[in-house]
Amino acid sequence: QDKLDRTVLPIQEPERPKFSELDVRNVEEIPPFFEVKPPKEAPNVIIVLIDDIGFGGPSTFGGPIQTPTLDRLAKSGLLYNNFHTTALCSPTRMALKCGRNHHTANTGSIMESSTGFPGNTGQVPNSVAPLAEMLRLNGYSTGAFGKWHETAAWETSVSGPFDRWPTRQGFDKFYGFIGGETDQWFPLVYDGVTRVTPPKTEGYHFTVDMTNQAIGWMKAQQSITPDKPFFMYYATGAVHAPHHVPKKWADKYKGKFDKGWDNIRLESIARQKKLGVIPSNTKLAPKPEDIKDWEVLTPDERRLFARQAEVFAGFLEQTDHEIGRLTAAVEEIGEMDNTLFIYIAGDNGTSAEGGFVGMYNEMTYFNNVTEKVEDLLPLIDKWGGPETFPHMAAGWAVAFDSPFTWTKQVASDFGGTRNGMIIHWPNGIKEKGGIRSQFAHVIDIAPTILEAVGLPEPKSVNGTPQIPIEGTSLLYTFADADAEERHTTQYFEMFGNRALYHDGWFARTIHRAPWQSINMPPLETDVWDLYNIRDDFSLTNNLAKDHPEKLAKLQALFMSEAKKYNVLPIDDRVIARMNPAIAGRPDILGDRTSLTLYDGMDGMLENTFMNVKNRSMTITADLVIPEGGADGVILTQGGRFGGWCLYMKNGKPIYTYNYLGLERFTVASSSSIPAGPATVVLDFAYDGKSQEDLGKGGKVTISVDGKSVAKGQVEKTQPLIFSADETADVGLDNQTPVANDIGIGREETRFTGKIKKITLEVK
Ligand SMILES: Cc1cc(=O)oc2cc(OS(=O)(=O)O)ccc12
Repeated sequence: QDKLDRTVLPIQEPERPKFSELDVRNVEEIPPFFEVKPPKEAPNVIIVLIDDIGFGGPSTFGGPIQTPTLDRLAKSGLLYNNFHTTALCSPTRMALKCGRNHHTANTGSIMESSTGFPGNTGQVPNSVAPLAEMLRLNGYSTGAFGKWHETAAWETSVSGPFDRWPTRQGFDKFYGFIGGETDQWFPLVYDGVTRVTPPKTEGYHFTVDMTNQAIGWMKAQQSITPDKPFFMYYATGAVHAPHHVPKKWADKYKGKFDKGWDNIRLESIARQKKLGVIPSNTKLAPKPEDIKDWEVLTPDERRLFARQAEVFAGFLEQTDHEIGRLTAAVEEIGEMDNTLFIYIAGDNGTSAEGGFVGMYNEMTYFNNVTEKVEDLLPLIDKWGGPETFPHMAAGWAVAFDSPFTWTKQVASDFGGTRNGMIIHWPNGIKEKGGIRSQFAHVIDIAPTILEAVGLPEPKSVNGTPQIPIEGTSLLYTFADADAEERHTTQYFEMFGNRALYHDGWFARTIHRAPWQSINMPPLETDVWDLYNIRDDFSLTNNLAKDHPEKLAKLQALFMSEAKKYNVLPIDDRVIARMNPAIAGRPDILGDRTSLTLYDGMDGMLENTFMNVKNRSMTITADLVIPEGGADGVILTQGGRFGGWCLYMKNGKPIYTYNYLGLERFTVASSSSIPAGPATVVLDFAYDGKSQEDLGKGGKVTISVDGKSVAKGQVEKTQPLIFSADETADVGLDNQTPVANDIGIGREETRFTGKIKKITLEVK
């Protein structure tokens, strides 16, 4: 085993002997069986990644939200306080999973905004093999649970290709969701590449479900093959929006945020210093100018925002509690000492995507719609429950990124990139409760694991020569708090925000606030700052004027790094990039204007379905109506928080347009359709002048067998997106329903007649 060449994967089988004996009885020895095993004493590896929580959230890093599991692991492991992510989701995940920079893996931004440019295509190349595949080909069992968000947007249909789904990115097992977020009460779940219906347990919550799956998989794997280590990637959808959590968790924080975000920031920085997780000379960086002082808010605003934070805090504590169940299971089977457990508290800073007052429905953010305090107040008691899809106000994002200024999306501020991280490994790390402050980046995790396991970096994987790993193993810090820093240069870039770290210095420019998506300033006029982060943890002392030559040198280094890693050209077109034609990425339906649909086609994600937004459409459904009339869904897209549905109720055809869960427009026939074959046509004539004329309403006509039976008006439509996880479905409405009166779930909403075929045409 130890003589195997592990630099070329899969590991070559040794040549098997050839025999000359006729009768097997005459052969004395059975030739040895070839089996790939990991190096001796290779540990299990668990990576836990929480979504959308910044440095200043968890109690372990001085934040106001209790994370007892993280606290416990920190006390018996190592706490890293200078660990950085890319400031956004898919890029961080990709860099984590591959050990290369996000642009090297073609993931300069999220999957939904990939473009035609190298560095941003959204398709991880075969020359960037993931760590999971390296471990799998070295004899590990591998499983991924929870959020993925690393498959190119147009590759998420039944037609694949499945190369970039988890089960072909090195994981034997996947149980989770493929996109950027999911409803925690009614999630869209895949097992492998197959959509499955989650269990219908009382009070079902996805984080609990995925944890059960992770524990079950791990126990079974260790039961059957106790000598074979496992690699688990456990990435919650929490605490990304929707902030869905059982009320009891949110209620634990009742009143705790009434003091407001300014006081929470002051208390956090004091605790951070007391815990020693930030240097004692750290200053509280100013909050962004656009964030109001808590003092000037109205009592109603304060009451609303405080509840938003209670729900968010409860959501994080529940998540940490579930991670605690996972650690308890590892302990129960006696594997904790032999497990390299890496807990990363956030794939980026806390999210400011909730706008200045928060959102009852996060889909308003993706549609550029602003919600109003007076509309949100009546929902306070429902906040976090299944009737909401909420996000908190941006002031909280800043507070939960203390002591920094900015948040998620801002790659040029530590509020966007500096995330809490703990490494726990009793067999490999002697020190308990130590703090490590060497600069570290998410690309360092994969090489750390390879070194800990005792594996060389492969030169070739599955026949493809590999782009070398770009991260630096952190193993050198395990036994030596004062070890000289080895990761000395790192670029950062996200939607035009850009920065360069080099040897303790940080040059950066804030090109856009996370809430700024149009009217971006020209990139050429961006102003750069310079910080010495070894005495300025939170970036409060801009030295650009004192050291202009130093700044110029780092700016030049940014450009050379950017060129090297395909960061150029910089693309800050936040909204325009969402459109495949403008971005230059493939669209699975291309220029097609007609789609024929059949019964059984459900679970179609928005990026792999006909785009019906901002244009006219006609649905022609060939049906057979049973005796007594039909009920249920004919064709739908989206759900409770936005979408449309053509369905039947008490034998009558109905069309409902659900505008972001805020308003529903319904057009219903007053006569039922008799038994027998019937053709139901829904015509939606868009009022806008063109597809660029966004969000207008339309005239609706329903006809049966050529005769108009109902007419009406939809006053406005969603311009940009229906949902990240609610799908288009024929003959049922998966997850939550668009219409209010058809029940919920696959069985209740199912069409009771026969759907022969449906044609969907757009103009
Ligand atoms: C549905 C969707 C569209 C989009 O353009 O961007 C997203 C970003 C999301 O969060 S992130 O993955 O944390 O950046 C989640 C969902 C979406």
